[in-house]
Amino acid sequence: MKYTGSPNFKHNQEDKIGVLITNLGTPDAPTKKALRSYLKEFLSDPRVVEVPRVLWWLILNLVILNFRPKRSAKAYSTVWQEEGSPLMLYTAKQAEALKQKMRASHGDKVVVDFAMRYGQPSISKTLDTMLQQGARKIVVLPLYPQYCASTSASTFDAVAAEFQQRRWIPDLRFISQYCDHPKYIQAVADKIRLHWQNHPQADKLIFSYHGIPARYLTNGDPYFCQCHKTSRLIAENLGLNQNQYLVCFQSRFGREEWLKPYTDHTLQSLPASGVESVQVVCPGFSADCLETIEEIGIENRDYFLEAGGKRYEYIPALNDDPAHIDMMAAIIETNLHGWKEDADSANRDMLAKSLGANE
Ligand SMILES: C=CC1=C(C)c2cc3[nH]c(cc4nc(cc5[nH]c(cc1n2)c(C)c5CCC(=O)O)C(CCC(=O)O)=C4C)c(C)c3C=C
Ligand SMILES: [Fe+2]
Ligand SMILES: [Fe+2]
Repeated sequence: MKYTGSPNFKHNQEDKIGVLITNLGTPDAPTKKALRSYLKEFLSDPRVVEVPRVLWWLILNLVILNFRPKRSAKAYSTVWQEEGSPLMLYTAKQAEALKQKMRASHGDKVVVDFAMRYGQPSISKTLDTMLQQGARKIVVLPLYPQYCASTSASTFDAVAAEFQQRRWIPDLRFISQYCDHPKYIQAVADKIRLHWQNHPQADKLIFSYHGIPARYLTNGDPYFCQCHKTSRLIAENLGLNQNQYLVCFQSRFGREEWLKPYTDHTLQSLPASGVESVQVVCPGFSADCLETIEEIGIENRDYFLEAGGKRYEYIPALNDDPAHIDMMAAIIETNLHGWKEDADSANRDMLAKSLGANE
């Protein structure tokens, strides 16, 4: 059979609304073996590496997968917690908190879950579970505030790939970005303010975002502009002028040019221009992960201090802060408009019919 049916479908079951939050995904363990399989899946995605497939297959399999897993496993082992990878732990906590919040306002009409673009729990399996729970309308919220084809569109591809194999497609809403959502801007600004309550404001606030190859920007990806917009809005909220903050890009991969300025080069050069203290915030990461805890928290701290900097602080991601969960719920509520009312009236009809049938 080409298209999967709905084997467990029952008539007269209440239609539910599904809410799926997603993130990138992480290896199963900080080991060379687990890293090899994670990196193979991640770096084989044509949305991530836009290089002719045959050429990239050779580079990935003959070079990268022979060297990178060992190096990355070492980096992951510095951030790994007893219960697992920070990205997984925070995303699971976010989903649980969001579930409680949505349940408080919608009861069991809404089912909430999380999935990862690479590795487990997969988007395919989680959507399947949601459909089996009766979700006929689904909102997908990838936890990437700034749209990027490598992340947001890749998530869309995975959702679409799942439905391409199905017979009965639900109503679907996909949130492509929320880089300027007032609750997102407020939550990050408040997190910075909270940090300032316990630490004096530094000479510069550094906004560091994950980079992408520069040619993705010139080919039309809005990511760079959205990162700048987010930073400007947070800076305005905090009352900072243009000399008090900088926007830069981290986590380069490969040899080609990526978005500039580079975070590491910037931090290495700032002390020479008289900047003695920095506070670094990474608003593009909705959960702390390898790239924030290790790369920003450890590696770049060393660069700054070795170059003569005196004080370096990393301001954590929003993770499962209540303000972050409120923001997710607000974005989802906006995207439930029309749906909740539909579900209510359909379920009322169904109830009326079944009551009628009993008379
Ligand atoms: C937040 C948005 C992200 C963008 C944009 C992004 C682009 C991108 N990433 C790579 C290569 C790697 N990224 C890696 C880790 C990683 N990347 C993001 C997010 C974005 N990536 C996160 C949240 C993480 C951390 C995951 C975790 O488990 O904690 C890695 C793996 C680590 C390593 O080996 O260094 C690679 C590789 C490319 C090529 C790319 C854009 C095109
Ligand atoms: Fe990445
Ligand atoms: Fe990194």
